[in-house]
Amino acid sequence: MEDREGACGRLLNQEEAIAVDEELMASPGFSVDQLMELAGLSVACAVVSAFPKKEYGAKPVLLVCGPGNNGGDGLVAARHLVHFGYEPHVVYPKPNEKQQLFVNLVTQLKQLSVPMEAALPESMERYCTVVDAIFGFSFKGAVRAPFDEILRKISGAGLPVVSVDIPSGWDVEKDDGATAAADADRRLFFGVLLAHGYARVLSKLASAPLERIKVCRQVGLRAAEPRAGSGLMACFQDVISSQGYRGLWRGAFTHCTASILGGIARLSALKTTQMWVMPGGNRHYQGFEGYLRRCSFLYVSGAGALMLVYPLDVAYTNLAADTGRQQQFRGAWHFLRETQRTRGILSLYRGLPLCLFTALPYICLATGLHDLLAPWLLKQMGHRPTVDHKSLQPGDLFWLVRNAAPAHLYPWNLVVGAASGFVAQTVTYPLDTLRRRWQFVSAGPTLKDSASLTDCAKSMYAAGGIRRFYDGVALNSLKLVPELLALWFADGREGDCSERFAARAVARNELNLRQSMGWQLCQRSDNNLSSFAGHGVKQ
Ligand SMILES: NC(=O)C1=CN([C@@H]2O[C@H](COP(=O)(O)OP(=O)(O)OC[C@H]3O[C@@H](n4cnc5c(N)ncnc54)[C@H](OP(=O)(O)O)[C@@H]3O)[C@@H](O)[C@H]2O)[C@@H](O)CC1
Ligand SMILES: [K+]
Repeated sequence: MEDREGACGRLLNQEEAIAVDEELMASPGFSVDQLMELAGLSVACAVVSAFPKKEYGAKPVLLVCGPGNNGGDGLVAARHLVHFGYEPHVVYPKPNEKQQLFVNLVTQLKQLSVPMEAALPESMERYCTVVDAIFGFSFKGAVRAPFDEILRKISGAGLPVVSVDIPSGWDVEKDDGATAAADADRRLFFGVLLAHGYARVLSKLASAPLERIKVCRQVGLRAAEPRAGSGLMACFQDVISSQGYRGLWRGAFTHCTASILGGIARLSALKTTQMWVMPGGNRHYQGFEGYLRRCSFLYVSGAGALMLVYPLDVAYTNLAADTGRQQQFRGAWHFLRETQRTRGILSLYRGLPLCLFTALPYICLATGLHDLLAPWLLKQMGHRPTVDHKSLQPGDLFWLVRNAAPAHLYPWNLVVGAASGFVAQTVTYPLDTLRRRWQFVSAGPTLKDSASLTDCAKSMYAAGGIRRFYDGVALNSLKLVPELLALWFADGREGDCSERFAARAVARNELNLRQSMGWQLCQRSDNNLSSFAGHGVKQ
């Protein structure tokens, strides 16, 4: 069978799952009662770990139990939850009165005064989660009444659903879960993409004038007629007098396009490299190992995206630095075509190795600072957002998807992101200047003749010492202001936008049902059973 869980283990098909149960009962002689007790205990333990008592203990847990053994697991879980200090409420629409095992389980719950109803409560708002113990892995066909209505209500309740074994109503043989998971995944992916794209375009447009003048400074352009006062102001006035106010946005379209295409490529690569660099869906990488792995997948995905859009970056540099009244290039396409024709395709990749090199310290610094600042700031700000599943505020629910990793706190997430990005980009700024200068292939005769990158660096150093490499750094820092404002305006919070999409997916029971809680539980109970009985479910 296809390995769908990477390093975590393997999912069983219906036949195999039944065979494991039968094997456990045949030769080691486990009884159904024993196995059910273990399964129910595993479910209760998983609920306790996903919904810690400190945070959720005040809210009751709703367990909906079906007529078969899956329902039995739910009844056992309810009993253990009482002992763990929770308040379980059981919905048991079709009690199995023929088998003593089930009669006993019901009696045990009654003796513990666990409320038990035949129908779902009108409103489910007050529960912290719904445990779906309706049908298990042997389910087939269409769901019959009353469970069809019950499943619909559970799905629409907006509560996280903990599925015992599998989400009920899912025929594991017909649909291996990959389709539904892929659907949810795809929607989330495009949602994230849209949110990022929108925020990015706005922030790039807002900071375009500063970015353009910064690039002019980096490539070494000075105002044609230096005026008294700031050299920067003279640069602005120069561009405005020769190309008008709109000229300040010259190249912004190319810059945005590169950013959007890069973003799409980066996110697509992230999806792949994350699995590759951080195998094991449920495994949390902590400390230095987590940091290294995160840096490497950010780097690999960033590098992949960079290679794709790099010619656009070169085009942007040259468009931005094209300040004359008579513009040398009509636009990015014109530049790319002309340069490719006159200087060869490789000149569109000038400085790519340097750019790839710069990305490394940038990512390590930004990620490291973010990791240091974020928990500290969260602590300063005092609390992790409380989860109100009904109101779906951005940032609230995402931690559920990420298995209770701390959600970030708006607007402090913006501050943390901006601060770590600011430090990283300031530290690596000289390399950025060198790249921009080296990308300036359309330079005039006095500028273009550096034979190599080292020569280029030397001539820059000769022209202005180390300060030459910091030309435009003030503008670079200033850029943060319009960028942050634009992100804010975009309801921005790049991250939070995507979190909102994730939160919606959680509310639709897509992610948590299939990917997070359902799978986790499925694995947990299987693993518990197998480790107890020495069976090799986990490979
Ligand atoms: N095997 C073991 O020893 C152990 C198994 N364990 C657990 O048991 C789970 C498998 O248990 P299972 O085989 O009893 O199946 P399960 O899904 O709970 O209920 C089936 C019942 O549902 C009903 N029903 C069926 N189709 C329907 C439909 N379309 N629409 C509506 N109703 C439908 C039908 O009942 P009926 O309606 O005929 O009364 C049928 O009898 C497994 O996932 C694991 O969690 C653990 O406890 C460890 C020990
Ligand atoms: K279930």
